[in-house]
Amino acid sequence: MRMLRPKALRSMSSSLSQSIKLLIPHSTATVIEAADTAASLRVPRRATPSHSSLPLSIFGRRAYSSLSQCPPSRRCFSLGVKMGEESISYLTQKEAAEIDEILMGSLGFSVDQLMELAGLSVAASIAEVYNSKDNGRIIVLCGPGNNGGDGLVAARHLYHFGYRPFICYPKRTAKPLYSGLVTQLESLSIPFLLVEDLPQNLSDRFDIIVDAMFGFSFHGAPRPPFDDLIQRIALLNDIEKNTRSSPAVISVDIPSGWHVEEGDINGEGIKPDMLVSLTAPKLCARKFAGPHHFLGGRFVPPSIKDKFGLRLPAYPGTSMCVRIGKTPTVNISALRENYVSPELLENQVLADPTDQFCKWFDEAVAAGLREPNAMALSTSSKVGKISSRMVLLKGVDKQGFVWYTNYGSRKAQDLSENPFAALLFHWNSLNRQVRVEGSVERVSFEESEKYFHSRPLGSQLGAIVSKQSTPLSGREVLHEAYRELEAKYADGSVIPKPDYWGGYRLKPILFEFWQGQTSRLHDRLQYSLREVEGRHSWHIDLAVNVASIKGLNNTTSDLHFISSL
Ligand SMILES: NC(=O)C1=CN([C@@H]2O[C@H](COP(=O)(O)OP(=O)(O)OC[C@H]3O[C@@H](n4cnc5c(N)ncnc54)[C@H](OP(=O)(O)O)[C@@H]3O)[C@@H](O)[C@H]2O)[C@H](O)CC1
Ligand SMILES: Cc1cc2nc3c(=O)[nH]c(=O)nc-3n(C[C@H](O)[C@H](O)[C@H](O)COP(=O)(O)O)c2cc1C
Ligand SMILES: Cc1ncc(COP(=O)(O)O)c(C=O)c1O
Ligand SMILES: [K+]
Repeated sequence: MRMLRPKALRSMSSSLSQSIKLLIPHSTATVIEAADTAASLRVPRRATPSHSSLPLSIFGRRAYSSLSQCPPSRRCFSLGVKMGEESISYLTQKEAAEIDEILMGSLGFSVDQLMELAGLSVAASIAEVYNSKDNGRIIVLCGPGNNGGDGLVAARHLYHFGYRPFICYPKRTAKPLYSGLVTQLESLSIPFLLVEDLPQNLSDRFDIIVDAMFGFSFHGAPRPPFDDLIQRIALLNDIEKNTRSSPAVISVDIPSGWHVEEGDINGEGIKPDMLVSLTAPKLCARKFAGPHHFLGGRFVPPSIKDKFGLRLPAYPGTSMCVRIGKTPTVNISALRENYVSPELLENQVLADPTDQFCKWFDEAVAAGLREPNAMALSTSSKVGKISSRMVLLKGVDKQGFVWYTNYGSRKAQDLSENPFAALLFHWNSLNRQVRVEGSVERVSFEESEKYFHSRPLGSQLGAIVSKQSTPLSGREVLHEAYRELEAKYADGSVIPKPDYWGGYRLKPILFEFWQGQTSRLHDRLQYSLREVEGRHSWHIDLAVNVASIKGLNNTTSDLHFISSL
């Protein structure tokens, strides 16, 4: 049997939380929880709708009301943003400079280090919202100070993320740090454009403008050539605001030209779509009304947080950035992709659907998809009440598709009443879907036990403590039981598989391979198991999304057409 290697890094906490989340009431939202929620709601990068392909109401800044002001708190200014009752901290210009000094003084950081992390978090924030396929052309406008340096670093990371950056860096700083950054970009053949060479209409050439001209040391009125550049970006707001062709403007730390504390004083400045605040947002960020506010610069040690009384959202997982505030709402009805794929031809697929599945599975792995073995499992109770959930495929061969779960769970109860189920794989970036239907039975005790012991120890303990699908009196109960078991098996002794945990195998009687095509005229090939003269064999039906046309036959397939528009 083709075993799918257990994914060692799926953490125990994530597996447990699936079954308890719904059953425990939400606690009062704090800044951190709210930020985590926002972060967890982020759309995966590849699936993220492009800025330019969505209607105005989605990304248009008019759709977002300004944030209301709250009384200052402790040393830093704070504001009730739409992320729960708590608030986050905003820095004055003086505080920002002071933090900078402490970081690079007593705390031992070098400017190179901080700039690298700042630039990386800018690139990471951009990649969270704007995919490289639709928004590849980026112009990074760099100023003379460290904000400009952040822009140079961000450009390098964006290049490695698959974007096509261009740089405009009119006032170069003659310091090794900056010339090194320039050399690195030149070695990647990233073009440097003179201000005079920039197209008058930036929309013609670029999908994204990164404003890395000025940061928290900006003062007074912008001097040439930045005055003109700032004006051109500001004009984009007026002339092409919210049009499909308007590039997205991303400001690094401060929208250039804005007063660091007061913001866009005369209302004629840049109105960025995204602001990436570094270390902590500066006071002007209160006036930011665009849809995407991120925090980057994941290097602030607790001593700084304590000294300045900083309240900041937690970074999720290993991320270099975190969204501040509400995730923008989207016009769901306008969300759509046009699928463009090679044809899926009935005379080119493999005769056996399991072989065809394995071929597609290998291609999904080769394409770098995250968890291509994640599949929706639909079961039904004896009265026909259907439920679906995701499970992980753990093995596949001609005998069937295997997954593991709790035998006391709802799905297990369903399967005991109705041993038929459907599996669904969706490999989004390949425009592919596979349906599998069939009868289900438990795998042998030995097979389950072998697999159980191949899992990370945490997951083995998790399987013991989790009475899946059963309401809990509180999270702590589960964690306490886990800790007790952890102590019990701390000596390294074998953790016995509980009786109530094991595998299932679905033996297919039907497959459908779906390849998305333009205008919703998708290719669908159905394999069904048929009995001819006492022998079972697979028949391929072609099912495309046009109105029913019957009676087409050829030697390899029975063809019929099904509409599923
Ligand atoms: N710890 C952190 O938070 C980190 C922040 N980083 C980034 O650094 C900037 C702050 O960098 P800094 O170099 O102090 O300042 P700026 O990038 O804002 O630029 C200062 C230069 O700009 C000139 N300037 C100022 N005002 C004007 C103006 N009106 N017109 C034209 N030029 C202007 C200034 O020249 P002066 O002669 O006026 O002094 C400087 O040349 C911060 O915002 C973050 O982006 C780090 O990268 C990581 C750590
Ligand atoms: C990507 C993903 C993979 C999952 N894999 C499994 C799995 O292999 N086995 C399992 O029991 N639950 C898995 N879960 C959790 C299930 O979706 C579900 O919450 C749990 O099994 C309880 O389902 P039930 O109450 O309908 O039986 C997974 C969830 C996700 C999101
Ligand atoms: C509850 C539960 N059980 C089992 C699994 C499968 O985990 P593993 O890959 O360790 O077998 C998952 C995966 O998310 C899960 O959430
Ligand atoms: K800036």
